[in-house]
Amino acid sequence: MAEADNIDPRSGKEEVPGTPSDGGGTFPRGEGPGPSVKVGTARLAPGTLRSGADLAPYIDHTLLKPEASREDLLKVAEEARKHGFATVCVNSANVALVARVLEGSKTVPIAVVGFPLGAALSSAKAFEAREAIRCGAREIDMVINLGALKSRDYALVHQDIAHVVDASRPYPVKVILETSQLTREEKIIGCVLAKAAGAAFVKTSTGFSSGGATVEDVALMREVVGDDVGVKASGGVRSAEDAMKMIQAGANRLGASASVAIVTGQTSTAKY
Ligand SMILES: O=C[C@H](O)COP(=O)(O)O
Repeated sequence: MAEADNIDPRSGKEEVPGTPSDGGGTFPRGEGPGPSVKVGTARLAPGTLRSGADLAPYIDHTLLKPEASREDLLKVAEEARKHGFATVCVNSANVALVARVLEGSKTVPIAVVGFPLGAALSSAKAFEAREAIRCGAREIDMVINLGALKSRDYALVHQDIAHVVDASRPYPVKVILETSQLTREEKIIGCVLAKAAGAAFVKTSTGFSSGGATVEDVALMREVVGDDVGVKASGGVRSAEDAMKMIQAGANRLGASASVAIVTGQTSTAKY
């Protein structure tokens, strides 16, 4: 199924008359569980993507290294403006700077929360999300509480996500499962809990663990969440070919630090 016509692929948000798709303005507030901003969730039609450059509106251009300098961050934000990436994804301490550079563009600032371990208190994650939004973030990518998931403390996993979803309203939350650390059953349960807690997307990986996105995991996640929730493939996506495989498996957003290589038809040699 192709992306719905009224979904802006850059923001993943439904184009509602009078509602800007660049993260500014007033968005409808959600009630109870469920994402408060409608997002582009459906599978993309790979046939409509003919070149690396066509992938740009689906890419979260990512710089999450702790040693990233101001200069590095400015470079990434400028690259995003130039190539028309969907978003720039950075640590929460860096989102204000990036948001300033992106002002007036369609590229949306993302902050990660509880990153990369997911082991912070839910209240700390919620606080970080709220503060990041105050600094200009318009999407939040949080890491799931992996220890709670492995301990089968599903109430805690759900509550942890719901806290961040509530704190982030009206902006969408992606839940990073860190799939390389999970069994198949845990991946399925993680997706179910994320969807039930109102996440807008499930996301494979932080890029800081032992493995990144795989075609099998993306396909499984899409199967579990259906078309109501987005699937973001991230970690180790290094070329347009990698990206297309993820889209074919059901991803409708890609997270990558090698975004420029992807859209210019190169393969990044960056080590995973
Ligand atoms: O959230 C996205 C990942 O950190 C990107 O990982 P990557 O550097 O392997 O592309």
